Amino acid sequence: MPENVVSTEASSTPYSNIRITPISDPSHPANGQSGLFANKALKPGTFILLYLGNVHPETDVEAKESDYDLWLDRDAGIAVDASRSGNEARFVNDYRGVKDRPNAEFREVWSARHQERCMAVFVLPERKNSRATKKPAAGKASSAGAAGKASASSGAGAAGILKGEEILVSYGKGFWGARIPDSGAVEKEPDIPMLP
Ligand SMILES: C[S@@+](CC[C@H](N)C(=O)[O-])C[C@H]1O[C@@H](n2cnc3c(N)ncnc32)[C@H](O)[C@@H]1O
Repeated sequence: MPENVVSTEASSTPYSNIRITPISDPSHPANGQSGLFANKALKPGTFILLYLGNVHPETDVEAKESDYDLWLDRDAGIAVDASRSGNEARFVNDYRGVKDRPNAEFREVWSARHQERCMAVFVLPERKNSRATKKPAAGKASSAGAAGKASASSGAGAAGILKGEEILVSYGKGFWGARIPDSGAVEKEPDIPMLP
């Protein structure tokens, strides 16, 4: 049993903490598509939402073409595909070309609502978020203080996700490696759950 249990209340829908938003910013690599944005400040390490879809064996031919397919249990060869049915989480974008780093991550959980193992999206914990642990540059104490105050008043703290900010994960090297084979950057990424 995974250590994270998501209660029925926490996974009640529609999720009020996020919203699906069409992207109309030419500089955004997913311009013309949609993304997932925070409706309120989200604290580091907190649960955002479940990633729901069609649970299938990795041999499923249809899912091989999907851009919404996530490992559920890699050892057992089980994945969850949200291309045909899913929830808001299917709109979470990858951070590349949008921000320097992700602010959220996929984690395995036990869903009390569904009584089964699920994948979920969490705010990146502080220890994994270099934005939170970075020391302010010398002589910048006052601006660092101002920034700290601004995020404290929004409730997210130094890391976390601010109200209105896009929720961005890393799809991992498998996903992008299969789509952009010559991309050297993706090879440095740890192996993460989106299927290639
Ligand atoms: C799981 S979907 C994400 C939701 C998608 N934007 C939508 O509106 O349906 C994955 C697809 O989103 C797009 N996408 C997500 N993050 C991206 C990024 N950083 N750069 C380019 N395309 C991205 C790609 O088309 C990718 O195949």
